[in-house]
Amino acid sequence: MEGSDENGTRADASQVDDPNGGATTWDLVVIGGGSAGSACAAEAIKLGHERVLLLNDGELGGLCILEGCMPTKTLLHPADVVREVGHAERLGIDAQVNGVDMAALQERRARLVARFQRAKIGGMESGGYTIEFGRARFVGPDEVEVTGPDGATRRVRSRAWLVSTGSKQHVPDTQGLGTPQPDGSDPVPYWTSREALLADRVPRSLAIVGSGAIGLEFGVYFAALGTRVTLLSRSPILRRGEDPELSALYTRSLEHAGLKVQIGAALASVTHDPERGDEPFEIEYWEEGHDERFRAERLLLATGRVANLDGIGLEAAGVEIANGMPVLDDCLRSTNPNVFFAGDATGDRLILHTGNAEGRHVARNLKRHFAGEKLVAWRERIPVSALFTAPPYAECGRTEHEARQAGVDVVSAKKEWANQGRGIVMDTEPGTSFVKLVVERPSARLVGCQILGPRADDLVHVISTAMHMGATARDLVAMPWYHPTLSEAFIELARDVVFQCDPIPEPVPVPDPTDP
Ligand SMILES: Cc1cc2nc3c(=O)[nH]c(=O)nc-3n(C[C@H](O)[C@H](O)[C@H](O)COP(=O)(O)OP(=O)(O)OC[C@H]3O[C@@H](n4cnc5c(N)ncnc54)[C@H](O)[C@@H]3O)c2cc1C
Ligand SMILES: NC(=O)c1ccc[n+]([C@@H]2O[C@H](COP(=O)([O-])OP(=O)(O)OC[C@H]3O[C@@H](n4cnc5c(N)ncnc54)[C@H](O)[C@@H]3O)[C@@H](O)[C@H]2O)c1
Repeated sequence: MEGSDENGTRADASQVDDPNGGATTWDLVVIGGGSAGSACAAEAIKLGHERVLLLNDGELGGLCILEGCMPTKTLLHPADVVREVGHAERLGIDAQVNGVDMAALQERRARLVARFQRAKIGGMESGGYTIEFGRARFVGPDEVEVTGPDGATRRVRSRAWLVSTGSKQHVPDTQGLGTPQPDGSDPVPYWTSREALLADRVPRSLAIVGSGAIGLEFGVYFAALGTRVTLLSRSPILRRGEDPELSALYTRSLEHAGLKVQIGAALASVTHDPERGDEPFEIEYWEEGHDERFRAERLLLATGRVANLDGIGLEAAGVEIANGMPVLDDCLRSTNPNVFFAGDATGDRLILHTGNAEGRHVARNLKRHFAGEKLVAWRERIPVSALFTAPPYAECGRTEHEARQAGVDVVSAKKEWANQGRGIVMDTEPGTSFVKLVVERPSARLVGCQILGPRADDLVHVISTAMHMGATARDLVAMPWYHPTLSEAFIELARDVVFQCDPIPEPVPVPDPTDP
């Protein structure tokens, strides 16, 4: 970062366009310096592009570090410890939680965020690209106007652009949410993940609308701290219930973690009246034709995030938007052939590693783009997702249902952690968790894996790695698996699916690693 200070408020504009016309045209200008944008800029430099500018509006660090992945997981860890202590008696340990010091939790969150942010800025500073601060707005197909922190504006031109401006909260069209309440009073003071993250007091009760990652993770966090959590979900939890057994088991795990879960609950209205004392919010919803309502001290909107494209002037750039999402081809290129998108700004799969991979993919296509050659299409080969709940849930590849829908002939095997050696040692309760492997028949090629249970978020990478390497369940059977581990469960599942593919299997040749 050239000449920027700790707060990211000062920058060296020596290479940047002169407002009076002595213009430098950049090869690539990245608008939005979060994870996706900085991944793209760094990759472009590594690939030999010299004239790369990253424009960022405000503090550097990105959503993941400042308000997303890292601070939420920092808070979820102590919540896990609270839950573990709650189970200690079953292991013969006399321990109890006497209280949670929210100020200490928040101090730790702020300290770790500052640490991650420092590391991130350090990496960006050594990335070899130029960083400038300001808000960019397209004023033409190949030109933006940048409003700097001091309010001054200037123009920047480039041969290619990446829009990586992140996402913003989606607010449902319900009276009182962002609009006056039915009695004309002020809109209700709801929380988004930003306010929930900063809570320095444990609310007695919390209503959560939405059962995506944010609703679920904050739900288990506050429930562990002692909040009475009611979570409203319009559709069955997890992939809209396409696997009813999985959805039911996961919902049960949430209830086990202390959440009250209302499935099929459509939000009807929300009011907030300070005269109602401890529970000023009243939430009304429809469930199976009934009108239901309840009160809560706080309301968390977890109704999704959408691409943040406000005020970016995409019309001036000739970029088409449909239903709030940029219209992109399979190379992440918009209807202006020089404008690419990556990260949350695509409006699709708002997940950190996906955004980073998209940013790097755009950088790798740049040389072809400048040479007028055909670009390589973007494809997330093996989607991986994790929910950091209690227990966590993680999946990679396709579910059995998805694979069948796509016309793939698959077989599967499933095991409860409560029946698996290490799972038993770890006191996993029956009926709360499982691991499932899906393979293609007859090749036994790995197609997907779903895990609900301890360390699911890490374990899933065993299978996603194998899938990346094109492995089959027969390869898993041939591998050594240390005993007693959780990952050892995969060998049992692999044997099962291999048997289903081929009941009289050929012996698998095991290479001797000492054989030269
Ligand atoms: C509470 C929460 C928890 C999450 N947890 C996880 C998790 O556990 N795992 C996971 O994979 N994902 C998680 N996510 C999602 C993840 O944080 C995002 O997918 C990722 O951080 C998005 O990165 P990005 O680069 O697309 O956007 P951002 O990091 O938001 O970067 C966008 C940047 O663009 C700048 N900008 C915006 N407009 C302009 C403009 N006009 N000009 C210049 N600059 C501009 C912004 O200031 C910002 O710096 C979580 C999200 C939230 C909200
Ligand atoms: N562990 C992780 O990877 C992680 C953690 C947190 C956030 N994130 C990312 O952040 C993004 C935002 O998370 P999120 O949970 O807000 O979004 P989401 O899109 O995952 O879930 C939104 C939920 O809100 C519901 N909803 C939407 N409108 C509604 C309405 N009018 N009434 C009732 N319910 C409504 C949807 O049915 C859905 O259950 C996600 O895309 C997610 O990928 C990821």
